Amino acid sequence: MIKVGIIGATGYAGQSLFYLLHIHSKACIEFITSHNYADMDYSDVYKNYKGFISDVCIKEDDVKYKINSVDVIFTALPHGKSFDIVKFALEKNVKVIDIGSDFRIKDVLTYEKWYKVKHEAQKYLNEAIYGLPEINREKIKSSRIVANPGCYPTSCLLALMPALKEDLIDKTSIIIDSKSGVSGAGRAANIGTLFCECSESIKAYGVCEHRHIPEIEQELSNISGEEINIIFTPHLVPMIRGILSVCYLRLKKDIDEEMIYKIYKSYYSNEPFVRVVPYLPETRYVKGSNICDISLRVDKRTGSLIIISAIDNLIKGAAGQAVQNMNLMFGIDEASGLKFPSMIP
Ligand SMILES: NC(=O)C1=CN([C@@H]2O[C@H](COP(=O)(O)OP(=O)(O)OC[C@H]3O[C@@H](n4cnc5c(N)ncnc54)[C@H](OP(=O)(O)O)[C@@H]3O)[C@@H](O)[C@H]2O)C=CC1
Ligand SMILES: CC(=O)N[C@@H](CCC(=O)OP(=O)(O)O)C(=O)O
Repeated sequence: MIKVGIIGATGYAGQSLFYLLHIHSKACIEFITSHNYADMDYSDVYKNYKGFISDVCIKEDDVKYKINSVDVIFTALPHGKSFDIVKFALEKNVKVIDIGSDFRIKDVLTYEKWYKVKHEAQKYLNEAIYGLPEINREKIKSSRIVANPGCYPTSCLLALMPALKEDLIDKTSIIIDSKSGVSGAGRAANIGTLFCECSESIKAYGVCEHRHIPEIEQELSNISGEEINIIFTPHLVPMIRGILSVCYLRLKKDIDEEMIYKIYKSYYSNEPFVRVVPYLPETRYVKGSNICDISLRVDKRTGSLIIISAIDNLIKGAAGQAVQNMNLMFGIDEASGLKFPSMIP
């Protein structure tokens, strides 16, 4: 059994992770932490677990007494809050999967500029592998620290990767319009996510300044071997889970839709969690699952390629991808504990 600790188990990402690890046949949860609910039964915080579990949340400070009981910790904390615990775990030879954003951006000045936080674990930045298995599977297998990708970047990178690799598109005109459910903003109290503030309304936010822009640009630039800048606009939509990303691209060559489908299908043919589908993706078809659905259309009139992807922000966009990474790091079937479709409605 893989013994795990969850740091920040009371957040939405942490809860999704607890759920997946609780039903995982090869993982065992040894401890969970909370900032505000320390010493409370987890099933009093999340009552869906009543009668199933007896875990009690511990304080972050008490992790030092428990660290030797685990093989890996997952950190699911607000950005800037994971440095000490990550350093401590790695010094104790415990692997780390950071679901937050503190180890994704490789250039420290870029991190500090976009996150407005000083990076306090710089020596691990280069060692941390960007945990998108569809890009870095082999490196993840032998890593001891994985930076789990952001939810929007997961949906955008999976949508764009084959088109970039095959040099199908003009790299100077990538436009991405993404929409997220409100759980993407986490469970912490925040006026913008109150029911009366965000239901029955849709808004763009973070225009030109969302912190996922440098993350997406970093990975797209690595894929294509040249610096890429994107226009990325996220939107908040009145649903709980899900991300739908629509990428608007200018085709470089005269290539038809059928051929691009072939390229995408072949590119993802061995991927357990990417489905290239003929219909237009909807978040409900991936909700609660680790699947990313991708579809595309060619607009011959304007010479454009439009790629649409859908994920569950808390599963393929966070906890599911983290479990996928754990499976890879510990040499077990990559899809262990994740082989289920979405549940609709
Ligand atoms: N929500 C999503 O869709 C996704 C989130 N992420 C990332 O995962 C991380 C967690 O996000 P999410 O679960 O949504 O956030 P939440 O606000 O729901 O949860 C945050 C967690 O961190 C704990 N916490 C809060 N403040 C501190 C602190 N100062 N020190 C230590 N622990 C603290 C909270 O404890 P308590 O509950 O006790 O207050 C809670 O367990 C973030 O970095 C986020 O960006 C990544 C991908 C998707
Ligand atoms: C709807 C919403 O607010 N979404 C969050 C994205 C959450 C996330 O996954 O971001 P990180 O893991 O990079 O922190 C946001 O826009 O900040």
